[in-house]
Amino acid sequence: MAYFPIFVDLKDKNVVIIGAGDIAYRKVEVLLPFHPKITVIAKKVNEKIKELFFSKKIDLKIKQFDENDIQQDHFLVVVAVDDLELQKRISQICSKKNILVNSVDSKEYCSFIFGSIIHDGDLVIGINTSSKAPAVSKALKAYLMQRLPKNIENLIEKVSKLRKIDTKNMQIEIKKFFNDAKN
Ligand SMILES: C[C@@]1(CC(=O)O)C2=NC(=C\c3[nH]c(c(CCC(=O)O)c3CC(=O)O)Cc3[nH]c(c(CC(=O)O)c3CCC(=O)O)/C=C3\N/C(=C\2)[C@@H](CCC(=O)O)[C@]3(C)CC(=O)O)/[C@H]1CCC(=O)O
Ligand SMILES: NC(=O)c1ccc[n+]([C@@H]2O[C@H](COP(=O)([O-])OP(=O)(O)OC[C@H]3O[C@@H](n4cnc5c(N)ncnc54)[C@H](O)[C@@H]3O)[C@@H](O)[C@H]2O)c1
Repeated sequence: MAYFPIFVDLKDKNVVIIGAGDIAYRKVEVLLPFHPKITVIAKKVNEKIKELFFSKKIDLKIKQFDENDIQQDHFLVVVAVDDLELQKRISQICSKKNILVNSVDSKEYCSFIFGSIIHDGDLVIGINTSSKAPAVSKALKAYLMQRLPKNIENLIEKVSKLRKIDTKNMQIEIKKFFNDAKN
């Protein structure tokens, strides 16, 4: 079954990542440009995540997970531990509290999944395969990145100014941009 994409405002929202290995790091990296307040909780922490903590980009708690780590003011939780039973347990705790949860080993324990993301200023494109083939999402991102028209951020800026004052010229600018991009 396909997943509906929504674009969420994460600024200053409390995001908790359980686990601090390579996969947790990947999830942290992809979230950081959207400015949430990230806390990583794990027994063992890899060097790249320690660096993010020392450069004050994230908060870090080195401990074994317990139920009190999930609080009602948490907006979103990512469970990136190498333990499927724990993924299931944390997913159930989050569901009871109506907190969005992503679990890295099983879509059954996810209320949302990550897409492969193209992020360039105000432009965000999310790709997913309904959890079937993440490697295809990654490859499609590379394919699209090579083919996206250049300077699309300039068009976005121009149109954001025009749309309130001159919709006719707005449409002309959009048409012209994509016509030029084809050539
Ligand atoms: C898109 C991306 C975003 C991101 O992670 O930020 C992402 N996975 C990426 C890469 C990737 N993941 C895996 C491989 C190895 C090849 C392979 O196994 O296929 C590669 C390729 C690589 O790393 O090169 C292994 C894997 N992934 C999942 C499982 C468990 C399962 O399938 O049940 C396993 C097996 C674990 C194991 O047992 O080994 C599950 C999920 N992975 C998702 C997202 C969600 C579905 C998105 C979709 O529908 O496309 C979902 C459901 C949950 C979630 O994580 O949100 C990111 C590309 C980022 C980029 O663009 O660079
Ligand atoms: N979703 C995806 O895209 C994707 C891709 C590849 C792999 N995976 C899966 O992601 C999982 C994590 O992979 P990894 O390479 O980052 O693993 P890892 O072993 O490097 O890291 C696991 C982390 O979980 C922590 N942890 C485990 N039990 C804990 C507990 N009880 N309390 C607190 N912390 C605990 C460990 O301390 C460690 O920091 C694997 O199970 C793997 O199959 C998912």
